[in-house]
Amino acid sequence: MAITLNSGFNMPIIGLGVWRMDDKDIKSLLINAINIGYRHFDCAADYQNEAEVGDALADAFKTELVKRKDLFITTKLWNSDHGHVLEACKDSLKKLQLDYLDLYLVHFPIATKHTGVGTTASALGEDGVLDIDTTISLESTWHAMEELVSLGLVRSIGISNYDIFLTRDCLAYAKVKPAVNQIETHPYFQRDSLVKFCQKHGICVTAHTPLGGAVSNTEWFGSVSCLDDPVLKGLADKYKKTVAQIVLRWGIQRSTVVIPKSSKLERLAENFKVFDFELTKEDIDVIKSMDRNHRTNQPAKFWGIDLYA
Ligand SMILES: NC(=O)C1=CN([C@@H]2O[C@H](COP(=O)(O)OP(=O)(O)OC[C@H]3O[C@@H](n4cnc5c(N)ncnc54)[C@H](OP(=O)(O)O)[C@@H]3O)[C@@H](O)[C@H]2O)C=CC1
Repeated sequence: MAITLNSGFNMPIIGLGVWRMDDKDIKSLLINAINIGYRHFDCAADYQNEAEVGDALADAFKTELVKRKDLFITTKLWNSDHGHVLEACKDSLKKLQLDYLDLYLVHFPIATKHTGVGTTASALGEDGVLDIDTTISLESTWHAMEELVSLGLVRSIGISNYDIFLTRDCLAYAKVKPAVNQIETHPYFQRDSLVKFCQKHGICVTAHTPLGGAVSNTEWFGSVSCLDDPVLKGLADKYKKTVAQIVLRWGIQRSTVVIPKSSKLERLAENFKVFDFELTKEDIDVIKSMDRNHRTNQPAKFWGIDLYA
């Protein structure tokens, strides 16, 4: 199943996020994922594993497991690269061993002075606060992203972690509208206004952290996992599905694209088996009532700024 983006290209409604996959496991995880049916992979320069993903993809093409045209590959422009978008995109393409990207996203609506792709911590200045580059506007970054489409390096461009106000601004200055806004959203952090605002303006919402992060973020940002929620467990029993499947199906039924990450083979398969059942309107309402404004992924807080003020 796929969603047609405002660029005219189709994006598979489920993808595999590759953040925090062990480098040594990436090839086997991606090959297994392709065998299961995944055709959409969500990467980022900041995940520092584009080269490993590129090796896995090269292998899949060489062995004719899949053709390039049948995959949808996303990667993201890091905060320190807003001033050199073309070089950053070319660098990602080189590492991924691709000649075009299906989707290139501005990872965060923030430009930092710190050079080089790195972990969030490496973007902090000596005072422990994010080293923001105030000479770069999000508008100039966006126009550089648009240029990538003209050059044929990228099919669709989008934004990530933009709130309603930043998205509205982007729509005002965009010559090429963002095709996607990739944001954190899951049952504990539903962001209905933002999701509806994007969808109303033809921007597809991709749900990052669609399982609520589970345990993946605890050491960085703390986490309460919706996968342990008793009400969701009850729904899982009712549908004879797992909680993860209920949560992903809910994401799909609200027309968001979901990109769960798993480094476990059995979970890759489990997370993909969400097309053989449908949640009733009543059960969707039950999940709707679970929203608790709980953001799992809080890099901006970690960086010492309030990105979402
Ligand atoms: N644009 C942005 O700023 C961001 C984008 N992302 C993207 O979103 C993707 C997913 O986000 P992520 O933070 O990993 O959060 P997820 O919501 O995908 O949760 C991943 C965690 O859930 C566990 N898990 C996966 N499947 C199951 C299952 N069926 N049952 C129980 N536990 C499960 C994983 O463990 P295990 O691996 O052991 O299975 C892992 O700990 C990232 O890989 C990245 O591509 C994420 C954060 C920010």
